[in-house]
Amino acid sequence: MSTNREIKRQQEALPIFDHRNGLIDGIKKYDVMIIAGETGSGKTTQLPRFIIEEFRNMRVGVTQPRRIAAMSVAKRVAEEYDCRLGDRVGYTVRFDDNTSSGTRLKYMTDGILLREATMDPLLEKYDILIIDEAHERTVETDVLFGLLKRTRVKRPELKLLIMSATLDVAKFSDYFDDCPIYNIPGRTYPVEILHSRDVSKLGVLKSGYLAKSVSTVMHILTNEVHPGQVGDILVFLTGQNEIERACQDLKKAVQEQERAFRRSSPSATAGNTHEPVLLDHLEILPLYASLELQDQTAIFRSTPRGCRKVIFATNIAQTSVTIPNIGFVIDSGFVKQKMYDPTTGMDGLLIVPISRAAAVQRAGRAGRTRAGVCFRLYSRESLETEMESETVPEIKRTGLTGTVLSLKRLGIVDVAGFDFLDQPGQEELMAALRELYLIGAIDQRGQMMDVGHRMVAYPVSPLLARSLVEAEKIGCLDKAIIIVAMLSVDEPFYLPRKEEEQDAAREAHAQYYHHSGDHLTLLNVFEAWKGDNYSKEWCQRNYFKLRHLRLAKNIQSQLHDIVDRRASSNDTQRRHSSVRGGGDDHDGNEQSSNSRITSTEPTSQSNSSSRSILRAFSQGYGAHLSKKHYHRQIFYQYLASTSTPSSGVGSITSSSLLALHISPLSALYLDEERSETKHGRKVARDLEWIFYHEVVYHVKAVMRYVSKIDMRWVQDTLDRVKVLDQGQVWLNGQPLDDPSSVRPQSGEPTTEQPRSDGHQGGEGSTEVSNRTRERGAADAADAQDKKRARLETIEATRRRALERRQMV
Ligand SMILES: Nc1ncnc2c1ncn2[C@@H]1O[C@H](COP(=O)(O)OP(=O)(O)OP(=O)(O)O)[C@@H](O)[C@H]1O
Repeated sequence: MSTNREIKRQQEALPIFDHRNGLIDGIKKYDVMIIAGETGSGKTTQLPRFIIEEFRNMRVGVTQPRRIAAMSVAKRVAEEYDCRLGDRVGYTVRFDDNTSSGTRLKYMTDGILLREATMDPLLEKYDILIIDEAHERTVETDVLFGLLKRTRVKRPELKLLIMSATLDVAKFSDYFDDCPIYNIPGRTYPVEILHSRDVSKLGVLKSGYLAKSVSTVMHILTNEVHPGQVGDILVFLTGQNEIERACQDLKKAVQEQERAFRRSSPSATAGNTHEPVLLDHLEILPLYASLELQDQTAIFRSTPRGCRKVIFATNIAQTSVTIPNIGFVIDSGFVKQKMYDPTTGMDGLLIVPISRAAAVQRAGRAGRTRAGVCFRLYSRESLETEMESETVPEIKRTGLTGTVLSLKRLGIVDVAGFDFLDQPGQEELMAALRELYLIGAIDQRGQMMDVGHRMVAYPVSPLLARSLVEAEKIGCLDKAIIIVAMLSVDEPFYLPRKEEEQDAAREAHAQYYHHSGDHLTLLNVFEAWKGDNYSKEWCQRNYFKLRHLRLAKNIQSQLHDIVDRRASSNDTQRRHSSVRGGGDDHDGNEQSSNSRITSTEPTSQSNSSSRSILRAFSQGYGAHLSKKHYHRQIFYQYLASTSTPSSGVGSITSSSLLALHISPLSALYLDEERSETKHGRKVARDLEWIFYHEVVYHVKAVMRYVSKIDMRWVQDTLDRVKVLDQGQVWLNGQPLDDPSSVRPQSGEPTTEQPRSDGHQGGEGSTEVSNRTRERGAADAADAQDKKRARLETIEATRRRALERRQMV
C-alpha cells in the first residue's frame, strides 16, 4: 500500500490539483456544471474528495457505468482519504453494498442510482450528485439525465455535476439549460501512440486481430520496446470466448518459445541478448463482465518481483479504471456492442469498430502510474476515416424493455415524451411497451401492474424477472432461480476442439437433456453438478465449463439473498404493522409465496413440477413464442412485439416471415433419432409451439435455449395479442399509432402533460417553456405518486380481507 506521503505527492501531481479552488467556487456558484477533463486528470478520484473536504455536511453520490470502476475507485479514494472502505467513503453495486450510515461519499453504478430513484424520487439522500463518464452514454446514464432534470425541478438545491473525458460537451450543457463548462487540461504521464503500418481496412483486421494481439504481446515481452519499460500489458479484445482463447494462445506461444530456446545450441544462444520469456514469470489474466468478482479484482493485485502481468480485457477496463503499473496498452480496435434488431425485436451482440473517443480512452489506461505506450493494431488512416468520432449512445441502438419498465416504475406513463438527451427510436420504444404489455407488466393504458412492480425486485432482464414473479406465484421459485442463473451465464456446455472428443462430449451432455427442451435441461445440469458437491471432476467428466457453472451458482445465491431479504423485510413490516394495526396489515400473497421459497425444495423433478416451471417461464417469454412450419424444420416467430397494431399482430403474415432455426446445441435439435418421416420429410415429433430465450445470428437466425410450450399456458398472452391487434391500447398513455396526437382522450387515464407538440392541452393551447412544462410534468408525477399510493392502499386492504377469509 502506498504511504500517506507518497499518496499526497501523487495527488498534488495530478492536473486537477491546481483547479481545486476554481472548481469549488464553481460548485458554490452554479447548481449544474459540466466538467470536461482529459483521461487521467484526476476527475473521478479527486473532485469528490475536494467536495467532501470543503462542504463538511454534504453527502455526495458518484455514478460509474461499471461495477468494477465503482468498486476500485471507492477503494482507492478510501485509501487516499485514510478511512476504512464503507465508512466515510463506500460503494454500492448490484448485489454488494459497502456503505454505512456514516458514508458521505458513495460511488455506485448508474443502475443503482436509477433503482434508488424508483424508491426515493427526490433522491433526498444526496446533496450533490456526480454523473461520471457521461461520454460513455449508457442507457442508464441517459435515463439518469432526464430523471435528474425532473428531480431538480422539485429539489432545486440538489447540485449536479456531469463529468466527461471528451471535450465535446456542448450537448450536455445545452441539455442542462446552458450550464457552465469547466475544462481541466493535462494528464498524469505521457503515452506514446503507435499505429499499425499495415494499411489494410478494418474489415480485414477483423479476422486477424486476435492473433495480432497475441503476437504483439510476445513482441513486447521479448524485445526491449522501450529501454527501461517493463510495465504490465493490457490488451483490449471483445468478448469472453475470445479472451479465453487469447490467454491460451499466449501461454502456448510462450511455452513454444521456451522450448525453442532450450533446443537451440549454447553457441546459438551465446550472443542472444534477449532472455526467453518464462511462463513462471508471467501472470495471464482475463477480464470480462461475467467473470466472478474475485477473479476480476485479481487484475489489481501486484505481481511478485520479476513477474509481469498480461491482462486480456473487454471494454469494461476502458473507463475510470486505474490498473497500477500498466506500461503498455494493445488496442484491437474492436468492441462487442449490443444492437437492437427490429426483425426479432431483440438485442443482438455484434463486433464493430470502436469510435475515436473510445480509442482515446483505451490509450488512457496507460500513463496513469508510469509513462506508457499504446499499440493500435489499426492504421492511423483507419482511425481517421473508418472510425466514428463518438460511440453511438446505447439508447439509440438497444432494446428498451428494461428502461421503459424503470420509467413506468417511476410513474412516467408517457415514456415517448420523456426528455431524453437523444430521443430513442420510436419503433424500439413501442416494441418495449408492447413486450411489457404482453407479459402483463403494464396494463392497456400504460399503467404499471402489480406484476411489473414485483418484477423490479429482480435485477435480471424483464423477461426473466417476469418468469420469476410467476414462479413465485406458482411455488417453484427455487428451480426457476437456478434456470435464470444458468441463463445468465454463457453456454456451460464444453465442446472440445478435437473432433474425436466431440462425440464423447455430446453423449455426456445428452444424459441431462430434458424432453421438454433446454430450460429444464439447464436445471438438470445444475442439479447433477450440485449432487456431486459442485465438483470440478464432475465438470471434467461430463464436459461442462466449471467457471460458468460456478458463476451460475453465485448468481443463484445472490437471487436467493434478494428473496430472503425481501421476505425478512416483509416480516419486519408485518411485525411493525401488527404492533400498530392489530396484526392484520400484511400481504397475503407475498407471505405465502415466500414461505414456499424457503421451505419446499423437491429433490426430484416430477412431471407436474416440470410443467409448473415451464408454465412460469411461458409468462416471461410471452413475446418470444415461435411456431414450427408444418413440414419444414424451421420456425416462425409469433411477431407480437414488433408489429404495428394494424398489421395483424396475432397472425403470421408473409411480411413478418423470418426463418428461425433451433440451435444444434439444443436438447430439441432435430436429429436423426428424435425425428420421424412424414410425407417423405423429416420432422420432429410433437413439436409445434416453442418459446426461445434469444436469437443469435451465424449464417442463419438461430434460437438459443428453446422449450416446448402448451399453448393453454399463454392464453392470457394471446388475449393481450388480440387486444393489441385491435389497437385498443394506450400503452404510452395515449393512442400508440399516432404519436403526434399525444393528448389522451377524455376519460383516459394519464398523469402527464402532452409534450411532443410543445403545446399545452386545454384552453388557449399556448406554447410553454421547458421549465414550466417540466414543472407541470413533475406535478403530474406527484399526482401519479399519490394516486398509486391510494391504489396500493386499496389493494392491500383487499388482500387483507381476502386473507382473513382464507384463514377462517
Ligand atoms: N488505484 C490507483 N492506484 C494508483 N494510482 C491511481 C489509482 N487510481 C487513480 N490513480 C492515479 O490518479 C490518476 C487520476 O485518476 P482518475 O480516475 O481520478 O482520473 P480521471 O480524470 O477520472 O480519468 P478517467 O476518466 O480516465 O478515469 C490516475 O491517472 C493515477 O495516476
